[in-house]
Parts: sequence; structure tokens; C-alpha cells
Amino acid sequence: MQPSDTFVGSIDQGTTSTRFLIFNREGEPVASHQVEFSQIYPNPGWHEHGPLEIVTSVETCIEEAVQKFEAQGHTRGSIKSIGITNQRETTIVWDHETGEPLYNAIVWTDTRSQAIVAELKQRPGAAQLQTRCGLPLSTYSSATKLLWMLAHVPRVKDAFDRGTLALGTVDAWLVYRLNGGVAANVFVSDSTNASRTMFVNLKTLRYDETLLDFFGIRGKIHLPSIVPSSDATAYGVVASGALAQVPIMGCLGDQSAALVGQKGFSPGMAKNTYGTGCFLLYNVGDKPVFSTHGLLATVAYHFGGKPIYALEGSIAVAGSGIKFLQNNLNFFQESKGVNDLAYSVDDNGGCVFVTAFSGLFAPYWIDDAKGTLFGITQYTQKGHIARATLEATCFQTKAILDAMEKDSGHTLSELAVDGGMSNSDLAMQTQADLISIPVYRPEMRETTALGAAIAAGLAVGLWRNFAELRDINRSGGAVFEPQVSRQESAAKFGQWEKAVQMSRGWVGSKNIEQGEAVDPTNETCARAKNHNLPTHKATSISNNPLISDVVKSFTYTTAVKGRARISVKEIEVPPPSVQTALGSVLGDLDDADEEDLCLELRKVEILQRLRKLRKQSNGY
Ligand SMILES: Nc1ncnc2c1ncn2[C@@H]1O[C@H](COP(=O)(O)OP(=O)(O)O)[C@@H](O)[C@H]1O
Ligand SMILES: O=P(O)(O)OC[C@H](O)CO
Repeated sequence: MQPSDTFVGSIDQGTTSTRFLIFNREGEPVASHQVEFSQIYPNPGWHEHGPLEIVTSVETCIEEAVQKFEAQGHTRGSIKSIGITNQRETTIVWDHETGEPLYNAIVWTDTRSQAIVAELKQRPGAAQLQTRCGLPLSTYSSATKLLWMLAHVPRVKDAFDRGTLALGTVDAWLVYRLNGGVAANVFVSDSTNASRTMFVNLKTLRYDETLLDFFGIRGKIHLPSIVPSSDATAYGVVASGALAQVPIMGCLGDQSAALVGQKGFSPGMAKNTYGTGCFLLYNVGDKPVFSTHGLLATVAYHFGGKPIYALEGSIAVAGSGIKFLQNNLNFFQESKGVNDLAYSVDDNGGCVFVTAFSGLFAPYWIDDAKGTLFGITQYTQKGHIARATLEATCFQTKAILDAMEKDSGHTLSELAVDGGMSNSDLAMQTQADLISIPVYRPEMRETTALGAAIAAGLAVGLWRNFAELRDINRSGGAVFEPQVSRQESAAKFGQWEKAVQMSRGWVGSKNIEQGEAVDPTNETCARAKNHNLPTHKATSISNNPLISDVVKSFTYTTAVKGRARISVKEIEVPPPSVQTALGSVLGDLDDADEEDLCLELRKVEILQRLRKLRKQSNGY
């Protein structure tokens, strides 16, 4: 077969949208299709995706892209293999026996496990985790999302107790479903994805007993086998649809895929991808480097042989900040509208937006920040806020580059960029100004999809080695040269750092727990109605997983004015959280005038029971 007759497909399952692209041997996308899918935000800080909708979005993209491909005169039989790249950390649990998901996917941005993280950080051994798995204890990884589900979703806990609970990141879920699910039972994950769970030892790329024990799941849960990112057989074949029987041969977390797509194959090469979040990966070679300045150690790619590692700077909010202006504040109709709005003013007008919607990730790792807009006056226009939103990602990138320089002792001479938000010339110029080095943007910005196509193409023999990739996507890029002095950019950055410090501590113990509903049937609310309790109060109280058991009895108690008892002993959460939770309940109910007296009496009883519970408990 002539190479020019051979194509590879690439599934790019991102946080905001899913795409399928078909690449030729020159690394050019010849056909593609993209769909956005539902972003589910059930409570403040929560972010979910429908696991089945993710699969459907992939299938739709494949069908549509193949139709466009064939309309150009190609045949689907010329697509020889498929690569997958995906949002990382997003966690899906399903029943190993039925193959059915047990809960919505909890997205990487989701912060509901904040109280669990706070408790885990107090445990012996917590400080040593990062040198095993490369990741800090935070709401970001899959591990803490799983613990939240085990504590709050009975179906997940039941499957766990029965030994049928399977957990996968999006790659594992897609491979499993595309192969036909439980019938084929292809249950694998590549090392770039698996290592984002916190269960994997970064040096061995195997599940680590110490880590599994720390999270209390060793031997109790089905986890995917870890395989190389480029492999001819491990990922199985697509079971149905337009590409039935085509093998899946490549798999990379999206940030690793972007590094591969930018051909960052040598130590010292880096890329920054401005998607929903923004992630800077810096190739450190075949040994992991553990940061002392707030960066992550991660797997860059593993194509057989030795794995290659990267230092990573993760920013939780980039394009999602723009989506926020678009969808929540109605500032514009499409993402690109942010640029017109930003150009409508000359500067940020004194506004600094710390877009800490999920706390702040690298290099700060501040859990208790929330989005905070500084410097608003009567002068402030939408354009200033649009600029401040774009700048927020650029400031964080600057902070990450500073940290990377300290960790590596190496100064980058140019930053290669990609991802949806890199389409903004203004953002890229701002970036170059702030980091005082040129920013290089390739003409073809689908580098993430290209990376997965390369992984699949290497396995199927479309390319035999990295040297054959040299000319791919090299021409037509844009370079943004710094246009302001280092002093000016340092002054701006100083203002950002001040804003970061001032955004700390917004999330107090009460705020952490607000909005964390676990009562989808809203039983509490129904009871409240039955007893003529003000519904809004019951609802706000029930929005708290840590106190759901207390709430039910508490609500009942208040409803019948003291005749029922408060069953504190039913709570299965760590004592410090119980204490906080009760504080929160009392805080809420103190506002209910008619219940004040009753509550004061109950408070004493609760505190007595709490002390007893604390004595009995050895953690959870
Ligand atoms: N012209 C543009 N200017 C600024 N931001 C943009 C532009 N086009 C897209 N974006 C942003 O890029 C993000 C999508 O980028 P993408 O790389 O597709 O992300 P993901 O892979 O996370 O789904 C969106 O959040 C969107 O707001
Ligand atoms: O959806 P993106 O492109 O922002 O990437 C998400 C990351 O993989 C999360 O770690």
C-alpha cells in the first residue's frame, strides 16, 4: 500500500467539545467534525458530564467526519488506525458486570471533594504522596473524586462493597465502550492518563500499593491495565459504526498529545495549550523531575521503551473563563467575541480577575480561593473585564514559567502554543509581553488531535520514527514578539501576584460545604413541606453531603419542634468535617426565628454527641 493512501483517525475528547479528525501522512487534517456536549453544573463548584453522552458525541463525530471524508473521494477502508486523546482526571465509574455507568463523570475542574482533601492532608504519609505519583493532594485528581462518590453515592458504594466497581478516566471509558463494553471487556488506560489518578507510581508506571492503601482501595476496585501510549493490539478494535473493525492504536491524555503534536520530543522543549484550562508541559527526558516550586511531575508519553516525563504547570481556567463571560454574563455570542470586546478598550482599566473558579492550580495550589475581580470602579466597562479574563491565564503562565525556570535551571527561548484560546491574537500578544520571550503559534492548531494521530500512526507504521515527522506542521505559523519592556511587564505581574494573595481564604469552612447536595430525590425538602417548614431553608441545608444524615433528622426535629431525636451517630464522615458540618447546620438554622430556642437546646446535645463520636473515630 502507498503511504499516501493511508490515513489515521483521531478522537479528541476535550472538556468543552469532542472532535474526530482524519489525518494524512503529511499530518494534515483532511476531514473533521466537532460537537459540543452538555456541561452540567448542579451546584457551585460541581462540574459533571454524562458518560453516555460523551460516547455518543464521539460516535457522532466519527460518523459525520467519515461522511465528509468519503465525500472527498476517499474510502473509509483507508483509515488504518485510530488514536484517542482526552480530558484527563475526569472520573467515570461503572459496574464491571453490566458495563453501565453508576454516576455522572466528575470533571477535573470539580471541587466538591475539597473537605475530603482537607482531611486527607492531615493523614500520615500525605506529604510523601507527590514524590510517588507526581501530583499534589487536591480536588484535581481522580482519587479524591472517587472518595467523594464512595462517601455520597449509594450506588457507587454498593458496587464497591460487592466488588464490581470499575473506575476509569475518559480514555479507559471510551476504549471500553468503543470496543463494545462488557462483551469485549477491553479495560486499559495509557500511562499518561492512568498517572493522573494518583494511584500510579510515576517511576514504575504501575499501580502503587502505598498509594492504593492511602486511599483505602487496594484490591477493592477494578482499575484498567496500564499500557503504552502507542500499541498495535492493547486497545482493541471499534465494534460498530462507520469505522467498525478499525483498531485503536494510540492513546494520550490531551496535554501529552499536544506536546507530541508540537513534536516536543527533546528535553527542554515545551508547549502551552490554551483550551478549557491551560497546561504547560516541559519535556525533562526519561527521569521524572519532582518540582519544589508548585509544578507537577507527569508522563509526557510512553511509546514503548523508556517513558518520557514532563514538568507540568496546570491552570484550571483559560477558555472556560471566556465561556463564563459568554454563557453566564452574556457578554458575547461566540468565544471569538471576547477579542472585539477586549479591543474596545485600551487596557484592563485597573481590573485584575483572579479566575479561581476551581481554586487556583499551579504554581499556587490555593484551595480556598474563588473567582475574584479586583479594581472595579464606575469607570469599569465589559471590555476591561474581557481583557482581565484573557490576562488571567497569561499571568498564571508567567508564574508557571518562573517556577519551571527555578526547577529546571533552564530559561525557555520561545513558547509554543495551541488550543482554542490561542486563536486570540490579543491573548498571545499579551502572553509574549508578560513572559518577555516570543510566542510561536503553528498554523494548524489541532496539535492535540495530531498527537493522538501520531501515536496511532507510529503503531500502524504510517510513520516509522520521529525523524519522519520533522516536516509536519512547520510552515505558516505566527510569532508574537514581546512589545513591552521587562519593567512594565514586571509591574503588571506584581499587581497580579498581589491580587492572588488577596483572593486567598474566601472559602471558609461554611462556604466549602454549601451547595454540595447529595439528595437528588430531595427527600429533605419533601419532608420539610410535609411539616410546613420553610422549603428554602431545608433545601439550602440539604445542599451539603457531609451533613445529609444529620439534616434529615434535624429537619424532622425542627419540624416537630423537638420531639424527634438528632441521630448524630449515623454520620460516617471524619470528625473535623462533622464539626464543621454541624457548625454550618447551626448557622443556617439560627436564622430561622421560630426555631431559635429549640436549636440552642439541641446544640448542647450535639456537641456532647460529637465529642463522643470524635473519641470513637479512627478516621473514615
Ligand atoms: N477566538 C477565540 N478567542 C479566545 N478564546 C477562544 C477562541 N476560540 C475558542 N476559544 C476558547 O477555547 C476554548 C476551547 O478550546 P479547546 O482547545 O477546543 O478546548 P477543550 O479541548 O478543552 O475542549 C473555549 O473555552 C473557548 O472559549
Ligand atoms: O480540556 P482541556 O484541553 O482544557 O484539558 C483538560 C486537561 O486534560 C485536564 O487536566
